[in-house]
Amino acid sequence: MPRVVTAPSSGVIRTLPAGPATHGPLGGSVTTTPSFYDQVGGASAVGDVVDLFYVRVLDDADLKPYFAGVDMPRLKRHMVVLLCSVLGGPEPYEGRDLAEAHRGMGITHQHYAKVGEILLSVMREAGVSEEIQRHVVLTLDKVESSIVAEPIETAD
Ligand code: HEM
Repeated sequence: MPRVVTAPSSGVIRTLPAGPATHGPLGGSVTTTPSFYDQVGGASAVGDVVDLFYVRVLDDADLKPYFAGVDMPRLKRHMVVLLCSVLGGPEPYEGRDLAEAHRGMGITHQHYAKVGEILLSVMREAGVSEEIQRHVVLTLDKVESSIVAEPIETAD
């Protein structure tokens, strides 16, 4: 499984794909598991997920105001590449880091959870496996503190 490393304060996501080895130690080919990115169908499948994701986000009366005046084609491009890299794809993310991109928006935990649930439901509908959904849930948990403007409650 790709390991996702987040720098807690900056919200920068770096994905270190576990990168299935294509050759055994002696050079012979071995059976490999495709990356999550390949399993979901690559960038074009991720693009379809992201398109539907933003349709649903903008359809939600609570979420829509956050996106007033936003350059949506640019946002979609950045989201596609980010999601691809989280899944172990080759495209390097070139958007702003997440903390910087969401600073000053006053995003609440509740709205964050709603956006995450929309992303997951679109992925489920697209037939994405439970293993990949779990990976996305873990990633969403890791980046939440960079995006939400209020302290996150921890169970301790
Ligand atoms: C769930 C996890 C989230 C991820 C992975 C994510 C990802 C992104 C990315 C990649 C960008 C583009 C950054 C850039 O401009 O380079 C962005 C921008 C933006 N996000 Fe998010 N986001 C998330 C949650 C949210 C939530 C919960 C809201 C509001 C409810 C939100 C509202 C926005 C807005 C309005 C922008 C545009 C900012 C601008 O262009 O000035 N995001 N997000």
